[in-house]
Amino acid sequence: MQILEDTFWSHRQLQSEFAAKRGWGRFHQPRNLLLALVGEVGELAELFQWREEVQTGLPGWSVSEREAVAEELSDVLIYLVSLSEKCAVDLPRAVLAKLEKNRAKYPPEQVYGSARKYTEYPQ
Ligand SMILES: Nc1ccn([C@H]2C[C@H](O)[C@@H](COP(=O)(O)OP(=O)(O)OP(=O)(O)O)O2)c(=O)n1
Repeated sequence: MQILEDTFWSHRQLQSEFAAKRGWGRFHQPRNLLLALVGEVGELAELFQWREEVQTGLPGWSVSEREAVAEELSDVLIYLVSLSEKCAVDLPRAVLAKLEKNRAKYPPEQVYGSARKYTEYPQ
């Protein structure tokens, strides 16, 4: 999927430039990036905590709340992309391979309408 790869590599390039221009390369090590990623997931979770059930599309959320969700999702993605680079993982390729694996693990005719884990289906 060329578009996925192109988007990914452009994003990775922008993030590398951002860090290099600030002399932050030495901080962007796998462990730090993982901790930063988890921190941003926490900030995203904070936006959803103590609410009633949240429906698809976030009906009833204010503009600023929606902007906050977009920002935190972006932070998560930014750190995820950097982390994949520092772990020498080709993320677009890995994602496509994982999607293929998921398709094989969860055949539609077997699992349609059920959210059970693949280990719970009879072989
Ligand atoms: N050493 C750093 C610091 C920041 N960033 C980038 C990646 C994130 O997209 C964003 C994170 O910035 P902050 O640490 O200021 O966190 P927030 O943007 O979440 O701000 P706040 O904590 O005020 O919500 O900046 C980075 O790449 N490397």
